[in-house]
Amino acid sequence: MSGGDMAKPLLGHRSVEGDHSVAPTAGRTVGVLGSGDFARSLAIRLVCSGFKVVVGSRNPKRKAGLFPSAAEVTFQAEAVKKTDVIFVAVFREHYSTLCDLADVLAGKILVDVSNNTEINHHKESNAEYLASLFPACTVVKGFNVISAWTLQSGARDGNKQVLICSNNQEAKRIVAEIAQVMGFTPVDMGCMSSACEIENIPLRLLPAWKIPIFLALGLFLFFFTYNLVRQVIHPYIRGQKKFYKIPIEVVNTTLPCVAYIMLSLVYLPGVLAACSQLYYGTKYRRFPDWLDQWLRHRKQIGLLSFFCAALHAVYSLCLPMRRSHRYQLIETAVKQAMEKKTDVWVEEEVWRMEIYISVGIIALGLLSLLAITSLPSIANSLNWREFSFVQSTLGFIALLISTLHTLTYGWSRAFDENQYKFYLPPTYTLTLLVPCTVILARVIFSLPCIQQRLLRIRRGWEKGRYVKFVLPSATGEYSSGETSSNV
Ligand SMILES: Cc1cc2nc3c(=O)[nH]c(=O)nc-3n(C[C@H](O)[C@H](O)[C@H](O)COP(=O)(O)OP(=O)(O)OC[C@H]3O[C@@H](n4cnc5c(N)ncnc54)[C@H](O)[C@@H]3O)c2cc1C
Ligand SMILES: NC(=O)C1=CN([C@@H]2O[C@H](COP(=O)(O)OP(=O)(O)OC[C@H]3O[C@@H](n4cnc5c(N)ncnc54)[C@H](OP(=O)(O)O)[C@@H]3O)[C@@H](O)[C@H]2O)C=CC1
Ligand code: HEM
Ligand SMILES: [Cu+2]
Ligand SMILES: [Fe+3]
Repeated sequence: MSGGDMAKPLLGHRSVEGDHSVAPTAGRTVGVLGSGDFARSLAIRLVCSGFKVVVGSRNPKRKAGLFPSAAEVTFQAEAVKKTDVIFVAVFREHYSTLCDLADVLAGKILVDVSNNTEINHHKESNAEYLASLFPACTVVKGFNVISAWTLQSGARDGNKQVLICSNNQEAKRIVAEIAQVMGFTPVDMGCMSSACEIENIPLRLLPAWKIPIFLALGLFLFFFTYNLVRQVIHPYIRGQKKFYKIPIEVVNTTLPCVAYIMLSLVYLPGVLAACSQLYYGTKYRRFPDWLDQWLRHRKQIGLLSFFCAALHAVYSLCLPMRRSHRYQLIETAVKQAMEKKTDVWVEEEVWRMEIYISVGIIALGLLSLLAITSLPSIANSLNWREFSFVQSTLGFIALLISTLHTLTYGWSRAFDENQYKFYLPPTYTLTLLVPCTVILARVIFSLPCIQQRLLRIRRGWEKGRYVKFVLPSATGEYSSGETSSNV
């Protein structure tokens, strides 16, 4: 057995709970059908939490050695007779082989812990299927969101929630108590129809991140190919081999472009929403679905932007560290020595670099601040105004400063013909398009006349209603509700 270290927090937990709810649960006998990984971990955990455990197996003699000695391992029918609560740690495919037990199972609580291999694989959830096989039993769905590993290693780290649902309140309460004594946090998900949703949870992988990640990958692929053509393929056609540029230089022109465009895509939907509100003269009109989705994915888009920007900063720091860079330095030094040039200092170039690096660092600093405040524990310690100041105002300032960084990096080289390979403009001009549109729109929205109108709309004023109700009374009030009730 895995030892006393996991018993400690559980004992502590029990004493905090007090006697009334836990005492009758803790001494209870709990049954487990099946002797696989999950059954074994569950039995260990239950024993450690003070339960009596009986395991029902088709082959108890062979499996008994796998379980802690405190757990009784016996035949399925024997085990079921000794308890009222039975965890069914068997795959859905084998539920029907349990039908012989229907008589002994009648009237007892069955806990369905099963998972599927793909989302909505079957028409009905596993738990509902189990309930249909054993109509005389009460089925509770739960524990499927916990892995066998979590059960054994203790619920100290990671998510402690166990989602539970059932059509029977009393059965649900008993299973929730068992979960609590085991050190988990039971979450009531309502009646059996939630089982499907609960079964799908372990199959989902970062659902909110899917679209933002594809967006980032798509942008990365586009700019990577674009830069590859400009920095490697173009010289290759002219007979120069520049393939060494791929791992660092091409990546480090691609990453900042992705970071910068993603950052502007965080603030673009807010601008589009404001446009829509201005155009329709109301805030009560639903945004189209795509805009709604976009607004809800801003956090993920922003964090990915921060991720790319952080990588870009590290790549940038490593640029002078490379052997290729050293060779280039020596090469130019030798050339200049042969030409007997001593003064290589170009004041303009020096200033350009000092400025764009400094500005880049400030932008990354602001983005780090945004990323830190998006941690739930920190977000919860700020009030709405503070959070919105960091996210909306400081975030937009980060976009402005990033634009300054890109502009000073590009400098006058954007107008240099040599920078256009195959007529393709350098990426530092291309990436400016979306961000500058966003900035321009925000500047326009901050013009007093437009800002006033936007503010009024966001306080509930509506174009149509204003004309209908308020104009005749000529009070100048824009809150239509108030005005019409005063008349
Ligand atoms: C690194 C990083 C981390 C991020 N983390 C998070 C995060 O944790 N959580 C998160 O939500 N976003 C996060 N974001 C995304 C982004 O910062 C926020 O969505 C930000 O609030 C967007 O600002 P906005 O000004 O474009 O839009 P908004 O703040 O939505 O609104 C624009 C303006 O309109 C006003 N306004 C909007 N709607 C109304 C209304 N109905 N009534 C009255 N006034 C209104 C607002 O006050 C604001 O002045 C993150 C971004 C980055 C880069
Ligand atoms: N492993 C995990 O991390 C998690 C598993 N689960 C769920 O727990 C259940 C069990 O999973 P797991 O323990 O990993 O699976 P295993 O394959 O390790 O164990 C399944 C057990 O089912 C028993 N069984 C009963 N009838 C049959 C039958 N007709 N054919 C084959 N086996 C039968 C067997 O025990 P015996 O031979 O003694 O009768 C067997 O040991 C599944 O529904 C799974 O979705 C849920 C969350 C996490
Ligand atoms: C510590 C912070 C940063 C440092 C040190 C830094 C440094 C650099 C350097 C050295 C370059 C030139 C790359 C090259 O020679 O190919 C560059 C370019 C660039 N950086 Fe940064 N940067 C930082 C932060 C940022 C941030 C936060 C953004 C935007 C979100 C950003 C966006 C860009 C862009 C768009 C380019 C132009 C890439 C191109 O098209 O060539 N940078 N930066
Ligand atoms: Cu133990
Ligand atoms: Fe360089």
